[in-house]
Amino acid sequence: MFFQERIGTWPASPIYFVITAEDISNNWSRPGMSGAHLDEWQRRSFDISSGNCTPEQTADAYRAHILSIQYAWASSQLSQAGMASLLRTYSERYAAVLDSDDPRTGLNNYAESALHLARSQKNYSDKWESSLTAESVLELPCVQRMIQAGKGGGGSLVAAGDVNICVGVRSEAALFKPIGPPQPKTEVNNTTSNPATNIALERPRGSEGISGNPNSFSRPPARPQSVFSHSSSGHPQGNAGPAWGTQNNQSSYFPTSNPSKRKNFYNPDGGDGGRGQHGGQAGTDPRAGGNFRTAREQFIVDQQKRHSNQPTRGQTMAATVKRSLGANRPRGASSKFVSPIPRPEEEEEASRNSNQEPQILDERLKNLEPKIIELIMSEIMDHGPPVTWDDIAGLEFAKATIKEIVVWPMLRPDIFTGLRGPPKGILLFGPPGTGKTLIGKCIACQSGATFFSISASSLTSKWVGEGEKMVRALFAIARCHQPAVIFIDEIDSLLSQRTDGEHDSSRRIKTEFLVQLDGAATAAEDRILVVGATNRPQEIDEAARRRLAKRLYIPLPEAKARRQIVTNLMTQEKNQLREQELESVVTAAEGFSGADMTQLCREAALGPIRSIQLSDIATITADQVRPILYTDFQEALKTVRPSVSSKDLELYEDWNKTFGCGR
Ligand SMILES: Nc1ncnc2c1ncn2[C@@H]1O[C@H](COP(=O)(O)OP(=O)(O)OP(=O)(O)O)[C@@H](O)[C@H]1O
Ligand SMILES: [Mg+2]
Repeated sequence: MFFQERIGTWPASPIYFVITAEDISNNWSRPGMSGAHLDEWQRRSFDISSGNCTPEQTADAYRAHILSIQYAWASSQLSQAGMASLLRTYSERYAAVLDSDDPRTGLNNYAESALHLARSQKNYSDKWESSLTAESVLELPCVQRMIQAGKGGGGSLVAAGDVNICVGVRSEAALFKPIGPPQPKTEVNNTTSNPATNIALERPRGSEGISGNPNSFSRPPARPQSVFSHSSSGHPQGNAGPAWGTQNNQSSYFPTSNPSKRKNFYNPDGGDGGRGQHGGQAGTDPRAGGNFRTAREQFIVDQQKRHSNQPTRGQTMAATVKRSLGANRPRGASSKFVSPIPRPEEEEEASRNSNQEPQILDERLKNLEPKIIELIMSEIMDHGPPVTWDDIAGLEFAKATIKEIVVWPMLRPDIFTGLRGPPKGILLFGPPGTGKTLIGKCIACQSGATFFSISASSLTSKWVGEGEKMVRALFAIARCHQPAVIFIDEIDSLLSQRTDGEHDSSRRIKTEFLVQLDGAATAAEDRILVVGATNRPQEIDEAARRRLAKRLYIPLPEAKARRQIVTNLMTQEKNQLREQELESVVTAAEGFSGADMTQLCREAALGPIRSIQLSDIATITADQVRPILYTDFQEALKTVRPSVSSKDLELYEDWNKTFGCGR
């Protein structure tokens, strides 16, 4: 009862009475809502309404009200609607007290204390006095010197060493204008006719630290030109701007916009590049002074060196760099923003360069994108370690056929014409590890042809249409580098049978490849040979199969070939393998592929190492290791197994009988 009576005396608020009628009876008087909370609420409300509170107390009371409302709602003691109404009411009242600048009722956003602090802050600036007056400045030794110099020569009043020296003064001529009586004023104005000239007051000449050296001036006060300061003829104006004493700094600002700099950049070892134009001051460029180069610059120089015997590539690279936007410009907090969007001049230059590229490269490649050419040239052309025909054990028929197709026509193209012309494609098929890739490497080394070793993945691309372009480019480049051999390892992944469900892009790559292989795009006299290798011949598309006219079976090595593999490998190691023992190893290794034989020898070669005591392993010398013995092979034969099953072999044999070209 007492509670309700007191509620009735609260500050007039219709909303509040709605709350008291419903929420208090329904929500606030639930078990758990303590009477202490209600009393507290009421006490604050009476305090507010009494009119005895200071604005701070009123604001605190309203803030406490708001918190209580939020708490009551959060603990489900108050409905959402009730909470919203109460919050609105008390927030408005709280805000009214906070915002009011009436000192009796409002807090003026607590500004009073801040203003009070500011008012009581001690400030001694009124006691500051400059020791420099118009008269005292004139008495300064450096000013006297200038006056004397001005009277004497009438030329420049400032020594070169004083240029750009500044101590806490802005480097502008206007600084000097109000100082000094009329006569010296004229001279001083003469002095400052060069806007780059800043004068140090009482600064010892040549002192280090603050831009004592004109060339070390970190940044001109204003940029005379934009980042691309091209003249109307399209050439950069270079140093046409005011003489800031920082001509080379300017060139370090614009490393890519200055052609002489570029020339220097692409010819780092010789030639004076921009020096001729810049009066030999290029040495002030930090990059020219030391041998420091950024990683990108080093990369370009390396590329240039690598392709120095290919002028076309070098020029292509230069063009590529010219096209890069801002990549070579200095970066830093103070460097000017460089837009990634090319300016009209840049676009013009880029298009000029891109127009030059096809002429530089080859007429036949003019329709191809330079980046694809670059990719094929640099990534696909392969020069591996030397492999000779003798390194390939056995496979006499395959080796003879390949020599007939690849090597001889290269030597005597005049004889191998017409019907004697070599086939355009060879397929090497057989079980894994029998030397197909090895033959490819041998062709690369022994044929004398330009060798392109590609994998299916290098011809596929995530970009639609890019794969076909790669295939076209590959054949076009091969045509330019005739005689050429294109070796495609695991060709089944590129030319597998075309199915209805397969992806459109891979189907298009296959089609393009078949078109190129067929010779529709190649002339009869073109000397391009495609050599494919696979251990899944049955998966190759029938159209591709026809085009790979010479299909050579690369079988498991026979006993003689296995023996040769072991002998070849053992000659490089210390061993005590007798003839008889070697024969037994070869017999025991029936069904092993060339790769299995290599694995067997590796395993046997580890035998002597395994026999070394663990304590000796750290100290033993290489020649103390015992030779490889027959027992090591016996042990190795226990762990190394043939990797080709007889069932798989039957498949290859069958395919060879059906499609192979062997006898
Ligand atoms: N006839 C061989 N003469 C000498 N070494 C061989 C011979 N065949 C295979 N080898 C050895 O086996 C290794 C693997 O051979 P290679 O990569 O040529 O097999 P592959 O036929 O291409 O197998 P895959 O079909 O699995 O690609 C070779 O590096 C070589 O050491
Ligand atoms: Mg292989």
